[in-house]
Amino acid sequence: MNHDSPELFDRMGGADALSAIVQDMYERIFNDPQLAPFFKHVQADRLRKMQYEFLASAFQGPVNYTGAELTAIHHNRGIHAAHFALFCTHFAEAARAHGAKEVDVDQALGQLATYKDKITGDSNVDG
Ligand code: HEM
Repeated sequence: MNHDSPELFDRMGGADALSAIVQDMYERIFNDPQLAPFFKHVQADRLRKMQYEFLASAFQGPVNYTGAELTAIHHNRGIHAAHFALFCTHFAEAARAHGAKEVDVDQALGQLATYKDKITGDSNVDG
């Protein structure tokens, strides 16, 4: 692992590490009683693949995201700020469990925070 690399994707361990983090993150999410109901009818394999692509791309890795636009896919699901915060906590715990450094976890969480309005619809809907 090259800790001098400028890209967050590489600093987090590259493709293998991020795949493992995504897998672990959704295990935590599917076992969280507050989040599990949102994912009841979802194709987990596609979700993990698309989330890997999205995060790899968001963390400046050499990957293109081929999934749905974030606002469209999360719209009208009743996702609120508290759900978003739990989701981010599970991401952070999964990243730490796979050896991510705290400075890199912080940067990743900062990046995720930029998508909050798209996920919760806060920019369109009040409450
Ligand atoms: C920064 C936070 C988040 C990111 C980056 C994110 C990203 C994604 C991505 C990339 C997909 C796959 C889109 C596709 O299949 O084309 C997805 C699907 C989904 N997300 Fe999120 N998500 C986030 C937070 C959340 C939260 C907080 C919830 C609910 C509590 C949620 C619920 C869902 C559900 C239910 C789907 C599946 C939709 C379907 O297949 O019909 N997401 N998300």
